[in-house]
Amino acid sequence: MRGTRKYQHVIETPDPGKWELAGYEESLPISEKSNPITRELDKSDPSQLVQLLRDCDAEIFQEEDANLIHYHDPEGGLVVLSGCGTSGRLALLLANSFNLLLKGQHRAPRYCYIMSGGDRSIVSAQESPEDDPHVGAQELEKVCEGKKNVVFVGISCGLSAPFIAGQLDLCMRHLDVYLPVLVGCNPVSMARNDPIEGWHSSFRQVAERLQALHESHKGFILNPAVGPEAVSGSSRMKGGSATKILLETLLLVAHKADSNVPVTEKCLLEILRTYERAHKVTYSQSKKIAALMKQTATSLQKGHLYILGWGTLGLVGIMAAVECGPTFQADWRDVRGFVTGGYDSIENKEGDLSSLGPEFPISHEDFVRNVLPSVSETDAVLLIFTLDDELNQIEKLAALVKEKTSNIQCISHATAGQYLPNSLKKTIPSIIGMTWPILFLEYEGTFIQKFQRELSTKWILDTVTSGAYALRGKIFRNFMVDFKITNSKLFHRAASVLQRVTGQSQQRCTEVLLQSIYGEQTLSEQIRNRTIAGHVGAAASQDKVLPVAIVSLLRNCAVQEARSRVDSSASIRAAIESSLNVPGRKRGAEEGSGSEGRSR
Ligand SMILES: C[C@](O)(c1cnc(-c2ccc(S(=O)(=O)c3ccc(N)nc3)s2)c(Cl)c1)C(F)(F)F
Ligand SMILES: O=P(O)(O)OC[C@@H](O)[C@@H](O)[C@H](O)[C@@H](O)CO
Repeated sequence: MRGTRKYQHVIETPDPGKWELAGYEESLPISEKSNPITRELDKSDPSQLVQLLRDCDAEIFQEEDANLIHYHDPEGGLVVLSGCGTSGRLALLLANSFNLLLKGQHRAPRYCYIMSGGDRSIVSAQESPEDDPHVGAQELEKVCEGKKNVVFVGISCGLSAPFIAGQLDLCMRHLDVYLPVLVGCNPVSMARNDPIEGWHSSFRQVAERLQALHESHKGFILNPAVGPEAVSGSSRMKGGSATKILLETLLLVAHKADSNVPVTEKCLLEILRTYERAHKVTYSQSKKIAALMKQTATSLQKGHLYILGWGTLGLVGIMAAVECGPTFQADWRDVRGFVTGGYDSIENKEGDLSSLGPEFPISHEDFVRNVLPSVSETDAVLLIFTLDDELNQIEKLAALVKEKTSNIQCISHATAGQYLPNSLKKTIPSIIGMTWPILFLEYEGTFIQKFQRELSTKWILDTVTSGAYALRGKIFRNFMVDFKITNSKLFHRAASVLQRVTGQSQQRCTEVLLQSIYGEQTLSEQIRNRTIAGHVGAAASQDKVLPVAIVSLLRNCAVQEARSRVDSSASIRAAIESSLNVPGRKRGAEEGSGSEGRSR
């Protein structure tokens, strides 16, 4: 198709049944691959879903030669953590954690964060700013004005965000000021290589320049291989967890080195082992996690899930809630997070954002005033706290919630020897209670406790939200099939999912994807020659673009007919399933008989 040069980086569809042989899977970026463990995620029941997600999370700890580096924080220097989407929210969480650690050592804060789309991305997903390398560089210059030595940590799990590429490029043009570090979960050879529109390099070219600096210790790439995501491409899950584990371990050790405690491989491994133990402690609650997932799926049919967290567990809850939008096309009202103290407690640089819109108030008071009056039995409320938090405050809030809905659950974190008061157990019937061993790692020990509880909570929430939406038919096999195409990565993902599900050629898939975006069967020359950014702009105002394209391809029907079929189906997955067995259709790749399993 004319203009296909734009898509030269997309891999051609192998012949039916030849996907493995054609080396298609091997050539895919790990962060975008389909994980064989979850090939039938969409046919699993809640407890099977928890096991599958647990096994995928366990792959993070598989033996790999993690090339951790040892560097000392420059005295008085600045450490900038930057990312898009989930990676940006983690940058905020990490910067706050280590500024708190410095405060405890009576030292000035030295960490700051950058997130694409600005602080509003904390509460409202902004997926398109990740495509702009110029803004990335400008934001970094703004934060580093007048600074002489900066450690820059760019986080992009897929090694793909142009926003981060722009920042790394700026660092490498001023190595006298910056020490650039790239964190991600793909080998450099699988870094994204399609051209960044309006810019001079691809992400991979930037990553290769950085790789060349590794020998001279002028730049570093930390890219542990953690295996494919349980939901293909959903780097908020294992990618986010691996990023948190890696950077917390590295920065904790850097601070030890700062206080001239010798850094040993043993000490690094000891900290990594505590995270592995956190995986075991967390998933020892699998039965209750499955019950929470089931309840969440039921509530999301007609109601909402409200996550009320204490301390940084509240920020972890907000992050999980926000990510349901770009991942499962959830409405911002469907899953919402709230944190004690609101914006004061998350210490974001732009301060209180409550006035930006109805989704922006995030304090418990906001929940009680704006949301609780309309809570009903169709809604579920999840409280997340530790036994060091104000238990009587928690009990009071739980009692208020109970007046409105009996669907109240909680995740509680205790240290060995702490027990939930009976009054609280009576108020909240179902409790996912984690008990953590006491750690004798002196000052850092309290931080490792905090990090473990945050990660444990993230695992549970990622599992519960992903599983709940899978149960609601938003996932086909292990692919997200209903996301809004709001940036270039999601455009390529939509095209790739089309190829995988229909087995049709890259050209045909791209053609129908554009028909679905523009709602027209015949594409004008002007449309064909638009940039991918142009297509993303047109797609951002459309919903169900990918499901409509899938049905149109499977049934070989016009997008108008496909759209009416999708709109009248019980779920997205049902619309796809019923289109797979259309008589006389060219068999797609690696398709089972398609009729087995549950109908969702
Ligand atoms: C797994 C799967 O084949 C698939 C999904 N997404 C993709 C992609 C999603 C996004 C891209 S991309 O933006 O071009 C990209 C993103 C990251 C990276 N390192 N390289 C390329 S490819 C691919 Cl290549 C395959 C399936 F089945 F989902 F389609
Ligand atoms: O960290 P990456 O690979 O650059 O991805 C950055 C963002 O696209 C990503 O975090 C996205 O918001 C999430 O919905 C992924 O599950």
